[in-house]
Amino acid sequence: MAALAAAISAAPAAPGPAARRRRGFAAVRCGSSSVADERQALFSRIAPVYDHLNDVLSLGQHRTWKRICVSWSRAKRGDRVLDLCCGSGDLAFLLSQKVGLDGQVMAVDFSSQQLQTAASRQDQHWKPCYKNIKWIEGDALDLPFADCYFDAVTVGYGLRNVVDKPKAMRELFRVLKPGSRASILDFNKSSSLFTTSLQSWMIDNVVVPLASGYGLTEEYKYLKSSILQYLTGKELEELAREAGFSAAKHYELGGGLMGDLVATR
Ligand SMILES: C/C(=C\Cc1cc(O)c2ccccc2c1O)CCC[C@H](C)CCC[C@H](C)CCCC(C)C
Ligand SMILES: C[S@@+](CC[C@H](N)C(=O)[O-])C[C@H]1O[C@@H](n2cnc3c(N)ncnc32)[C@H](O)[C@@H]1O
Repeated sequence: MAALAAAISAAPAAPGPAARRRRGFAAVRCGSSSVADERQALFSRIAPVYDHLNDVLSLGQHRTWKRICVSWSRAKRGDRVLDLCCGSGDLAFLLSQKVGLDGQVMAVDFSSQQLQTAASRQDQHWKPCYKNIKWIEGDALDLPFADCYFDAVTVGYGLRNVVDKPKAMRELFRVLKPGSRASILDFNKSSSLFTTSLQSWMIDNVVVPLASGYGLTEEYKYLKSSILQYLTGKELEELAREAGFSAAKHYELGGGLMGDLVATR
């Protein structure tokens, strides 16, 4: 399965509306995974309200967790880095400021609508360093990059959503330089009954009812089921080691509601 990633030119300058309309993410997703197609469609449907709901539902805390994820990737000035499952670009923008104009950020997602949102946000909140971002429509399970290509990789709330987690972890390992880190932020599938109950209660009684107001009941109900089917911190550490990482440690964040796996190649 060869996902054809259409690298689109990063915005060398802040393009106007006409340039945005011309910009297309003319990629072709290969593979016949209906589950992956459903996921892609889900994230495309929520793209218009995704950032807003994240801010409201987490009281803005998700931005703190994302800053931690980027910090723990050890991305630094001049690095070439990957933000996988970039969505609307939160981590890509943080990485862009970390690596600066001497560095490069490849931001990959298979939802063109999420990438359109990211490109629009880039234009609306333009910073000179954002010239270093390239938005790429592609599949986490078949990355269009050479082996040992990146100095750091971040995945923000993405691994839980890919249909083949071992394959995605092997791809992360393949494209990282030896000694470099992957920092993988997501919900924590906690062993604590209290934390699991709190997480479920919040989603059932706050998240889904509020999302329903936007006609996205089923999309946000998926959030809960995906967490229940996710891997625990220990299982994520094992998944990373099985993919070849020399070290892997999962750290709980937000009182155990979230977690970040730091894996070193
Ligand atoms: C940024 C966050 C979630 C991103 C996200 C990930 C997914 O897999 C989704 C799947 C389907 C629909 C939406 C998403 C999605 O938004 C985390 C923060 C946003 C959450 C939606 C809020 C979750 C609330 C927490 C359970 C409790 C927050 C406690 C406190 C207010 C800090
Ligand atoms: C919850 S969003 C996370 C977006 C962003 N990283 C953030 O932290 O807000 C998950 C993203 O993963 C993308 N995604 C899921 N499976 C993917 C895959 N196999 N290849 C590329 N992107 C994928 C979805 O399109 C979606 O934009």
